[in-house]
Amino acid sequence: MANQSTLRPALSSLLQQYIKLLRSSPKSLRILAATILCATLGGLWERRRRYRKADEGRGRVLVRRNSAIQLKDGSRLIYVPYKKTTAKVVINPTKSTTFDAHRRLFLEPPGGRGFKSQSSLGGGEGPPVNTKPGLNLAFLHQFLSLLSIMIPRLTSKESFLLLLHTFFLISRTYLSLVVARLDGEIVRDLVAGNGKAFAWGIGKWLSVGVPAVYCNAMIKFLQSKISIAFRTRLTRYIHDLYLNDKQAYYKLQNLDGGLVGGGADQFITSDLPLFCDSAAALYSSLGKPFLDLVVFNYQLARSLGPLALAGILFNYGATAWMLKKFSPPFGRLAAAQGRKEGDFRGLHTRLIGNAEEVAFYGGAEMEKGFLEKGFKDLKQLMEGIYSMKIRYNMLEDFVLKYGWSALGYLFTSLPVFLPAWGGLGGLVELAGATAGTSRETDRMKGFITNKRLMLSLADAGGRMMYSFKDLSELAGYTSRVYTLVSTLHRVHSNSYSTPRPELYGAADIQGTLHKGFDGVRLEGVPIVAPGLWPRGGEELVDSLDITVREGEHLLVLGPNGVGKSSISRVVAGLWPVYRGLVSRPRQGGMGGIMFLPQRVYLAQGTLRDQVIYPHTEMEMRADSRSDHELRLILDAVRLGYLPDREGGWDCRKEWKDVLSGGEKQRISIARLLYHEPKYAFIDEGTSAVSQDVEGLLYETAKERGITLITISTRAQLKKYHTFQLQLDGPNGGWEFDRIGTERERSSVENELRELKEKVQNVKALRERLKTVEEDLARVFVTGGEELPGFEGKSGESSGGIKEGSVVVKSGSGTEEHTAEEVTSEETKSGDDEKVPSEGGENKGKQVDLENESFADAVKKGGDE
Ligand SMILES: Nc1ncnc2c1ncn2[C@@H]1O[C@H](COP(=O)(O)OP(=O)(O)OP(=O)(O)O)[C@@H](O)[C@H]1O
Repeated sequence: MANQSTLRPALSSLLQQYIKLLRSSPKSLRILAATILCATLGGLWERRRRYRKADEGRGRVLVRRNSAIQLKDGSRLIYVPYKKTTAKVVINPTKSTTFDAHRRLFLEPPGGRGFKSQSSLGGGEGPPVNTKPGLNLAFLHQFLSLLSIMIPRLTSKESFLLLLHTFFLISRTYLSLVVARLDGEIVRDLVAGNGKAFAWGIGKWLSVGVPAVYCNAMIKFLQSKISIAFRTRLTRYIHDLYLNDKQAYYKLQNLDGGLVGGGADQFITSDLPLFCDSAAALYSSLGKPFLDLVVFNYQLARSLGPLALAGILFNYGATAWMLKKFSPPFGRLAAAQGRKEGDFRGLHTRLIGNAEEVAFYGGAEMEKGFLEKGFKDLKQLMEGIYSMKIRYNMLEDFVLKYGWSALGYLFTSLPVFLPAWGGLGGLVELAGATAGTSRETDRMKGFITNKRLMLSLADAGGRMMYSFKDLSELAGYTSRVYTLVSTLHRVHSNSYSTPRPELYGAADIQGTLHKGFDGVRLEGVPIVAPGLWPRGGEELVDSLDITVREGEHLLVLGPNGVGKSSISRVVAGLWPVYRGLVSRPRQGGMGGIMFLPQRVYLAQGTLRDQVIYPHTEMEMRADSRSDHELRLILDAVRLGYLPDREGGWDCRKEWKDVLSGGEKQRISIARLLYHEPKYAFIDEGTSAVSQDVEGLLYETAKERGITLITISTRAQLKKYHTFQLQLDGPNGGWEFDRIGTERERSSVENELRELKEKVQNVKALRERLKTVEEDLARVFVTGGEELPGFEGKSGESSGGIKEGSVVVKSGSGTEEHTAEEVTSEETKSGDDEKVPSEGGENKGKQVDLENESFADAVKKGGDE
């Protein structure tokens, strides 16, 4: 609009000059000039049309592909669907200098009342996470800090919107004054029976209505615009802090304990909009009544005199004091409600994310229990808040509606009953008393005008008082959003301090992560599972020293939970390097380093997006990579059928549900082949892939020059690697060795020898079994009689003894057992792999040793 208005005079003067020139030229020249003008305008119009069409086409393609365009200054151009076409949006990244400048505001709040609790976090370096939300100094600081993000410059769009909003607010106050006066006039004319003036008054009333409703609509519209503008600024700022190479989105959950009550999602998607709505509403709910108060008070002071003004001001003071005194802590309650809402939402998100697993286990009842408990907590808190509000609302209503109205009648009656103290109204009364003309009608006009002013004033005052509550709630939302931003700043700049330094705490990071090394090297680096700040972490692997150079493929072996994946977390920079030095290549992707996590992540988007992740299609095209190349990669990982099966590269699905476990792992290897890094950590990357394909995947990756660092529990992967790192378990021990060395061969040979010995032992046991079976024929039952028909034959039933039974002599008498019973008893009483030693631990039970050997032998035989 502004551009149009400045261009218009220039354009019209140009057109006038042109017409003047045409008039003074010969006819042929005029025709020629007109033709040139038409051709130029036509050309321009056609160009614009073509550009728009091309832009629309580009927008549609980019929207379909979920992609964007990177501009030269680092900003991103994205297209969003708008009506039937697309709209362009340019997103400028927040500059690092802006973050630096804001760090002071968010990490070092000033001391003083309202900030006292943060001192426990270490000399003011931590954000005041424990400061109670409320109308205090902390709120002012937090709000102003956030305001510096929401309105970064005086010349920004938000300032313009606020200015426009102010204009409409002033206009509405002015119109309220006009309406009050008009009201008085209309009633006066009605009482005086002046029909013509009355009709004229109605006409004026209606014509004032048009701008008044426009003003009201614009005020609401601009309030929403301001809210969305604030939200846009804050959301982009938070996203820039949250998603960058500092991996705050990971560290926030795993290292930092600052976001109490809900994950960042709840803060960003729920608390942030509430804060922005509340902040935008506050401007009109505080700004407009404040303006009204000033203007109406001035008017009333003029017409009702100083006594009324003093009364009104005293009334405000008393009301404000009373409401503040009896108001519940709305700010704290709003923050607590936000937390509970976050918990409840988190439970639902968790269920959605793990629906298949829960369904397999049939865990609906259990999950329902969690959800119901979450909701019950929320419900209880909300019921508590509502019941707290009852008393406050009663008080508020009585004071603001009835108390203020009664006082209003008193004040407006001052010119009538105390004309000497009644300001202009009083003077009119005194003059009317002497003149004796139309006294009632003037009195009526004065009363109606003053009453309307008083009503507006009561309304304005009421809104000011109500906005105490809004202000308290805003304090709650402000505290939530401020906590999020300050926590992000803390993670971003790694500024931690603790009252007492914990070993391996966030404030005890002394190691270095050096990026720019051709290889992967850890020198004296303990692998520590970090505890949530301010606690310390737990050492998993003792000071590790390994180096992996190009072509030296490493296999990291060890039992579950020993800390294998944690090594990749430390190298990736997700977990801190508490001591020593970690060196790795600088960049991820081509020529750098890549990490394939244990659980394959499938992003939202097209099939192409899955293969090229974390690249976007924009980056893929910029690198001149084609869909044909992607097809070859899928062929290499034996997934060449996917594009046809799923409906092409641009097809979008919920990929985590569509692909099988093995297919997901192969997609992950496809990503590796697409990015072709020089070094790659593969964490159990082929556990679900069939063995023939597994070998092929390893060989393909190696052929492409990728040095593999594989994390696995399976020793059979050794054949694809040069070195191995064996992690030993609870003591944090480790052993780094070349695969296939003399030492390793001899250790394998030793193992082989041991196994052979065990097999030999089995043979001996068999023979023993035979002997025992023969001996069985000579076993005596109670009474010592030799059983008939038991001479050397095994497995034959005879007399009272069942087939395969053993007769055991014990202190309490002789018992009959089946072979299985004896075996299971043996298993219970000791290690069933052991060859029983004569007179061993079963002595106390006085079990016949021969029978014991038999049971063991039967078990061994069965195992064989
Ligand atoms: N984010 C985390 N915060 C704290 N401790 C963690 C975290 N992630 C894992 N741990 C702990 O670190 C230890 C090692 O985990 P890690 O994932 O490295 O095991 P792993 O050797 O790879 O086991 P697996 O073979 O089962 O994958 C485990 O005890 C685990 O509980």
